[in-house]
Amino acid sequence: MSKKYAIGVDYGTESGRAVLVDLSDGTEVADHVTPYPHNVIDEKLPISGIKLEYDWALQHPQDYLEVLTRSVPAVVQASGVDPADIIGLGIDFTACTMLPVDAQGQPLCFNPELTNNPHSWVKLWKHHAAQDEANLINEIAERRGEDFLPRYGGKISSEWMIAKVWQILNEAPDIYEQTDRFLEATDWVVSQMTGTAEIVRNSCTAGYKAIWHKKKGYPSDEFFKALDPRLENVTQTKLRGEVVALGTKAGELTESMAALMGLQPGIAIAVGNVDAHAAVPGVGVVTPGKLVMAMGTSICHMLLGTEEREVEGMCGVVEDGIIPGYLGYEAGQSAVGDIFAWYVEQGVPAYVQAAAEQEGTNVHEWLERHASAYKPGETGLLALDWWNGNRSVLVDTELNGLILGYSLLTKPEEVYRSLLEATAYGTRKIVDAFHNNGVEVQELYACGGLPQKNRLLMQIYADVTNREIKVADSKQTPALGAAMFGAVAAGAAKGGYDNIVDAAQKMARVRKDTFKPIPENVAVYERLYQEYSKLHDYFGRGENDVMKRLRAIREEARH
Ligand SMILES: Nc1ncnc2c1ncn2[C@@H]1O[C@H](COP(=O)(O)OP(=O)(O)O)[C@@H](O)[C@H]1O
Ligand SMILES: O=C(CO)[C@H](O)[C@H](O)COP(=O)(O)O
Repeated sequence: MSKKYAIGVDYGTESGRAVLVDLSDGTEVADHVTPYPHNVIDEKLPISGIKLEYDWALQHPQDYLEVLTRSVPAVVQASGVDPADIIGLGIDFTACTMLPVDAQGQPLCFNPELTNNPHSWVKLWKHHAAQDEANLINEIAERRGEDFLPRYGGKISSEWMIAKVWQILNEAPDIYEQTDRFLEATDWVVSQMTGTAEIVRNSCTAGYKAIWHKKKGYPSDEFFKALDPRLENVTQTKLRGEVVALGTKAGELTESMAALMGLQPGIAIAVGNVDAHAAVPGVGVVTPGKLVMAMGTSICHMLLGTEEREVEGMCGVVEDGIIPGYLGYEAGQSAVGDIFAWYVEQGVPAYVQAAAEQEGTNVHEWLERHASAYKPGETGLLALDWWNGNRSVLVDTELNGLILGYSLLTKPEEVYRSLLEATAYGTRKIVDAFHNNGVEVQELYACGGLPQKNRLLMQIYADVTNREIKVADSKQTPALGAAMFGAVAAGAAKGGYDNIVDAAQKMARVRKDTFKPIPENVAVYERLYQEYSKLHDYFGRGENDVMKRLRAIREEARH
């Protein structure tokens, strides 16, 4: 049999990328990135220019299709591989990134009559405007003693499906009414490749983002009725659709999409997956004890376990949610790279930009180099990493960032270092929450853009967590994982694999170089982390709700 290949397509927050992978050893033969033409829509709607409210984050579904029709042909062409040897394709996506579609599976925002309503568009994972609904979901679920709450660390997030659906119902009942189904974007894109007759939902997003359980299904109609009588039957109506396991073949590539993507019709398309979750086999992790960090604009922390444990603020524990046969745990930080980007774009003085330009480097690299000259603790700064709220362990999108310890001598690189450190403390909170509650964390695995871009950041993470960090050898780990699932969907008989464990064992690699904790740094960071923890609890657990009061005053001032 000639060499066989699969394609993985990774849908990130700002761009989508395709990677063509050799199935014999995981070599990434070609990759191509398509930045989303409309990027993140968080100020005004395209065309109409309708202004969006604070905390909104939308996307354009056409951008996702453009990734398929630009990046996929580009990798096929660049690789020189015969399309006949490409046997499967898998995708992974940010999540919960959801959209309302009509009975034909068309996004409601494509309908000229509905396009001016912001609720007809894709709500991106970091759309945080459904917090009121999330608060009520939690209050009502707690009052009713719903058994699903412990599986989600005690709180359902405003980033997830049910809060977003309810926000649509509350603020745009006409859009809700005209919605045939609410879909995860990952399932919608898969349906566009396989034809929309049978839309299948993947068990990963259903489990982590829509409160679905392998044995119990969705929460009861009574629960939804208690939220709002209009939601009583939502799981049989607008959330209907078979939920199938990761690695399942969702269908086969249609003739029309094959022509647009430069592939052969009929190849296996795997059910959708989530970026962070696909990264786990992508980095070769198929057993417990190894926490995978998908590090980019945000961080998702993924871990396998053998028993269901309660862990404060985790995003969820889902049976078979990452690797079949294990409980998959997820936690996360909703801004990491985004915080550094904010500082680079909004906070650095002009002389830093000029110096970086003159030295032919970018501002991040300039700041990293200068920040590396400091020892842990030497800046005198301490920050809380809540620029986009706190996902784990507090699960509160209404918290904000904080930097303590400024003086007239504070330098931009010191601020930058304090922001890197703050995100490391946030990760330490998560590691401790798992480890101290019986879900062991022995070592860390890192993938995504950040480990490739910032060595100082990685050393700080090793020192703050006091654990060795292995880094994925792949530049596109989620896409590699997605390609593995594509190969599993195709099956061993076609030259793919029969299960994800076999695929990961053959195709995943980590770099030889690892980041090891440096004992003297560990000791200083331990003291700083204790200080971080005090601030974390003081501002995050209700002792001083000043951040919430400031938000309320801001809202009053805006209206
Ligand atoms: N040298 C750097 N150091 C730290 N962060 C960086 C650096 N360069 C870019 N970033 C941040 O990396 C993030 C993008 O990460 P990446 O993994 O490429 O994207 P995504 O999360 O969309 O998949 C941005 O938020 C950006 O601010
Ligand atoms: O919540 C998620 C996964 O469960 C999101 O997909 C994730 O936070 C977005 O990640 P990024 O843009 O950093 O790839």
